[in-house]
Amino acid sequence: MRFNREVVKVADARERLFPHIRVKPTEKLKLEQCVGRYLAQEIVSTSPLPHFHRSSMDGYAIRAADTRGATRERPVLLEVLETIPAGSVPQHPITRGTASRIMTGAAVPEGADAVVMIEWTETIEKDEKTYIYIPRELEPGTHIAPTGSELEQGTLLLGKGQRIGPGEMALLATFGYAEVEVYERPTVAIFATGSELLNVSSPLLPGKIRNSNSYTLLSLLLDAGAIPLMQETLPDEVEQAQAKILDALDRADLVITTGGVSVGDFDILVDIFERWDGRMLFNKVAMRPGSPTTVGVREDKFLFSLSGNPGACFVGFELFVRPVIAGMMGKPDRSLPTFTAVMDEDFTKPSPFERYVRGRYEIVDGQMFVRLAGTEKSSITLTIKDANCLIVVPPGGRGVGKGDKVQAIMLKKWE
Ligand SMILES: Nc1nc2c(c(=O)[nH]1)N[C@H]1C(S)=C(S)[C@@H](COP(=O)(O)OP(=O)(O)OC[C@H]3O[C@@H](n4cnc5c(N)ncnc54)[C@H](O)[C@@H]3O)O[C@H]1N2
Ligand code: MOO
Ligand SMILES: [Mg+2]
Repeated sequence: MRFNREVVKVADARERLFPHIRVKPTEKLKLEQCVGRYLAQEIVSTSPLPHFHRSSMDGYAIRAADTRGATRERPVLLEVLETIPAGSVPQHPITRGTASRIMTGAAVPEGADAVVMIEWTETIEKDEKTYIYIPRELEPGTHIAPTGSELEQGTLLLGKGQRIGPGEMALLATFGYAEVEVYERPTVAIFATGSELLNVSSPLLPGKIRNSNSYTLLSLLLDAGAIPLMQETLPDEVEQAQAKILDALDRADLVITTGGVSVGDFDILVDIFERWDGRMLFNKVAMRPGSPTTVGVREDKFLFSLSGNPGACFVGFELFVRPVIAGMMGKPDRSLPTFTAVMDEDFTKPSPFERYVRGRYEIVDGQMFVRLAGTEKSSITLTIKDANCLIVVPPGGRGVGKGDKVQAIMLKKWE
């Protein structure tokens, strides 16, 4: 069993996960708590936008017809009736020969069909009345956003499964959605395994290292919208680790372990999966890094056992865990954010498996280029911070050369 693992392609491994995704129940949240959540309801415009004829400039509301024939030499003279601040209701309709001073965002008074900017006018006072000169003709509609010009009432704006970001928040607020039905966040228990692991606060000891994977995962999970539950580090002791992991599976929606999944004597997850009473979906993937990545499901809950090597742990999360969490939070689409780019350097490391190389993309003269974030090795921690994409290098002895077209997966969309 230990050395006889069926190798599964990345795409097939991902496909094996998806039927087991169970979408979380929904909850009603205050709008300010909805950022990063996925909508469990459709959102329609509850009014036209704008819902009144709105001035888009500080100026004067006028009848465009009154400016006919106006020039610098022969400006038209209009009597000013009132001042209309944003938020108020105009008191006087505009009739021939009149205007009202109006502010950006204010409701345009009846009868007016154009707004002339303040800068274009000259004000005079005469007989306790205010007048303006307008030195040019205006087209009807100038600087007015008519009712419903951005959106009609009843327009479907956002569908179920849409993630809520800045633009979605703006629409929800605009249309009065003070509470929103969204999917709950899954809880995810994180276990680092390995007797070599020290807590972050520990001084270094001979042969031991500090546990970094738990913190990488903590950050990835928060970014993905899940609720991370940091667990104690597990020594390479099968019985104890198994009990802790099974207990966490009862408490959390999903469990992630790192380390102990390869062919070493103390790779305890292999033993745990041998005794696993759930389904093992795969235990070897045709990829580097992270080939020993193993995933099981038990009563519709996933146990993701990612490789211990920091680079492999990171890549395993992006390819397998992130889409599952998004699915549990209501995202319907399982695809990876892939793009095509041109290699900006040679990468000729041979590999029997497809490689997901930590890279950086950059647009130069309208062309997307990618290069390595640094030394590409599963054990390297340094390049995780520098990667903004994963370059997909096909298997084989040749790798890819400078100028070759490659596929890459977008990371860190917030950067
Ligand atoms: N004979 C073979 N040896 C190895 C093979 C193989 O096919 N045959 N595969 C290699 C590959 S590829 C990988 S990837 C690793 C996978 O190892 P494990 O997933 O079993 O992980 P560990 O053995 O526990 O640790 C590997 C490495 O990562 C360090 N580590 C572990 N946990 C953490 C943590 N929480 N924070 C930071 N660093 C961690 C650990 O100390 C090891 O250095 O196996 C290869 N071997
Ligand atoms: O599968 Mo391992 O992560 O390549 O080095
Ligand atoms: Mg190992």
